[in-house]
Amino acid sequence: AEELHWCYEIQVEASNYTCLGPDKWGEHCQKDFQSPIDIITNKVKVDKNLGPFSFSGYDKKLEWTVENNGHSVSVSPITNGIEITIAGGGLPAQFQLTQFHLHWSKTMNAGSEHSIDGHHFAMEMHIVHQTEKGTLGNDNHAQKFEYDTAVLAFLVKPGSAVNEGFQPLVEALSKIPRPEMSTTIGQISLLDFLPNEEKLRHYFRYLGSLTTPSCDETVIWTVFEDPIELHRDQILAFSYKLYYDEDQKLNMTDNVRPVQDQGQRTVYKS
Ligand SMILES: Nc1nc(-c2ccc(Cl)c(S(N)(=O)=O)c2)cs1
Ligand SMILES: [Zn+2]
Repeated sequence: AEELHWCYEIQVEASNYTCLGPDKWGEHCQKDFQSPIDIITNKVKVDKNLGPFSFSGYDKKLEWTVENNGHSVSVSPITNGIEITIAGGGLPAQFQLTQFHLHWSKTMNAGSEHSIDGHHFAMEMHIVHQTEKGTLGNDNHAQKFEYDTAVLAFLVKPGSAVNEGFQPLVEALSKIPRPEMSTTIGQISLLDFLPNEEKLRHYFRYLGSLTTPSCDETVIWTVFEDPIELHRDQILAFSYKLYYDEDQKLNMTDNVRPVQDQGQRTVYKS
C-alpha cells in the first residue's frame, strides 16, 4: 500500500480505494504533535509575549500564480526578488511567504480544519511562511529551533456581502478545474485577502504540523480569532469549479483533515 497516494476521505471511496485516506497517511502523520486541533477557548492560556505581527510586503500589488495542485488551490507570488515576510507575533525569527491555499466544504460548518469549541467554519485559509532552519543569535548562546514553518490560519464564514478582495481568485477558479492546471491573477496584494489590520491582534498560537503528508511537526500555528467573511456563492465556487481528478468527476471539496489529539500541548492566545 506504500505506493498509494494520499487523499481525503471523500476521495477514498470515489477512487475505488486506490488512495490512502487520513487514517492511513504515512510518514509523520501518525505522531503526537499533529494539526489541526479543536481549540477549546476556556483552556487556552494568555501569553503576553504574543504581540502584534509586522507584515512586510503584504501591501505590495503583485502577480500571483494560482494552481490546482490536486488537493487545494495554491497561490504563490511571482515576486522577482521582492520578499514578503512576517515577524513579531511571538515568532522566533522572520519568515518568508511561500504560498497560501485553502480548505473548504459545500457545508458551511464543515470546511475548516481547525475548530473553535467544536465549531467548524466554511473554509480555512493558510498563509505558509518558511525560515531557514537553524539557530538564533551567535553560536555561543545559539538557540536552536526546529520550527521552520509559520502558518497564519484564517477561518472563513458566509456573509451577506461579496468579498471584493477575493473576486480575482474566485474568478480564476473556472480556469483551473483539473489538477496541475494554473493561471495568474494580479495586481493584487495579500492585504486584499485579509481582514483589516486591527482585527489581526487576536489570535491563538500552538505548535503542530503540516495538515497534509508528510505532516512534518515543524509548524508554528497562528489561528486568528476573527473570521473572514465571503459571500456564500464565493465559498461554493471552490467546490463547484475545482475537481480532484482529470475526468472532472469528483468536485474538489471537503479537503479537510480531521482534528488531531492536542495531547499535552498548550494553546496560547494573544
Ligand atoms: N501538496 C500540498 N501541500 C500543502 C501544504 C504545504 C505546506 C503546508 Cl504548511 C500546508 S498546511 N495545510 O499545513 O498549511 C499544506 C497543501 S497541498
Ligand atoms: Zn492548509
